[in-house]
Amino acid sequence: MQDVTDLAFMQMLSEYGCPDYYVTEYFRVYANSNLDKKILKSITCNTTGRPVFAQLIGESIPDMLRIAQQLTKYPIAGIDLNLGCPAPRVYRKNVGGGLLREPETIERIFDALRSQISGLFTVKMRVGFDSTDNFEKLLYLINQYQIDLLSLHGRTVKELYRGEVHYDLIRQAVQTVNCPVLANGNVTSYLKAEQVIQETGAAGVMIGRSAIRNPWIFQQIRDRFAGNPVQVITLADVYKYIQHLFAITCQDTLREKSHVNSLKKFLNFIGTGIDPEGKFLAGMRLVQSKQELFDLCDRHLLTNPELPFAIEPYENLVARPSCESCE
Ligand SMILES: Cc1cc2nc3c(=O)[nH]c(=O)nc-3n(C[C@H](O)[C@H](O)[C@H](O)COP(=O)(O)O)c2cc1C
Repeated sequence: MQDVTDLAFMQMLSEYGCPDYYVTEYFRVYANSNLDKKILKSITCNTTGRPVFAQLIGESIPDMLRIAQQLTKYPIAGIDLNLGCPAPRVYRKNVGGGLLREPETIERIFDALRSQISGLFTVKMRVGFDSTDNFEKLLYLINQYQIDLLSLHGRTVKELYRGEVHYDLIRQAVQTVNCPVLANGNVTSYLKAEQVIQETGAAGVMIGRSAIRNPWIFQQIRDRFAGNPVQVITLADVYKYIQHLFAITCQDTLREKSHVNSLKKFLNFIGTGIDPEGKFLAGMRLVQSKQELFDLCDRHLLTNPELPFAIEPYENLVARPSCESCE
């Protein structure tokens, strides 16, 4: 996830129970683009013990080939192509989710990349741009160009991050394509993961926002599927998690107020599981200093520290849309 899954976040997650695979933030690919050094670090310094796929976003075939070639020198699990980003400033450039309007362009990109990438070539996509008219054609291309793994967010680009996820279309993809499919969209808990796997028949799930809210989710899913007891997360655990986030985002060059503000992109999601009235969320948006932030955390998380953290986010609470603007 852009501005979230950097090296520090990936390494922190691994302390709570890693996902099986990571995907980097996307490398923007265009004429003369270089590999972003910060994103590259999440590959070269990855000590999580889990493989990491390098994600690309772009449309220029020569540049995608050039960047894919450069990336093969690094320890990547494979190259992942982003066909899902719904941010208007991105899709207007005809990259990410914007490409779902043009299956012919996608076909040319698949053709070029597939013949050049000797390792795994995977795709992250949505079910369409503003309709699902191209969906079957897209699935056909996934098969024709022997894509190795499909991560499918069951919404169109225009549906952004809200509303129902079309799990029926994820099921259709599972039944149609020859590669494993990861179901994506609103996999909010280990119980939801179980339900989505049952409903779609997917090989696994991809988790975005709920990994920020609940970094224990991957271990909880693993335990649930193994028939082991699932750890109950308490408000005291969440307090320690916020302290952890504070520590990993600390930089000498960052003023305290900016540091606290930078944490809000995480707190926006964490807050949807703290209290049903959204008081933590509302308070969090106002804090300006470390003292104010941890006073707020003390009030909401340490008054009854043994209370369980909600398994699911509260339905009436939403993170700020600005925190969901990139894919
Ligand atoms: C802040 C943020 C950044 C994201 N960045 C990316 C990205 O760089 N690449 C990508 O494939 N998806 C990205 N996504 C989308 C997620 O991977 C996922 O498809 C989407 O959030 C739906 O899954 P969820 O309900 O588990 O969050 C991003 C999502 C968020 C909220």
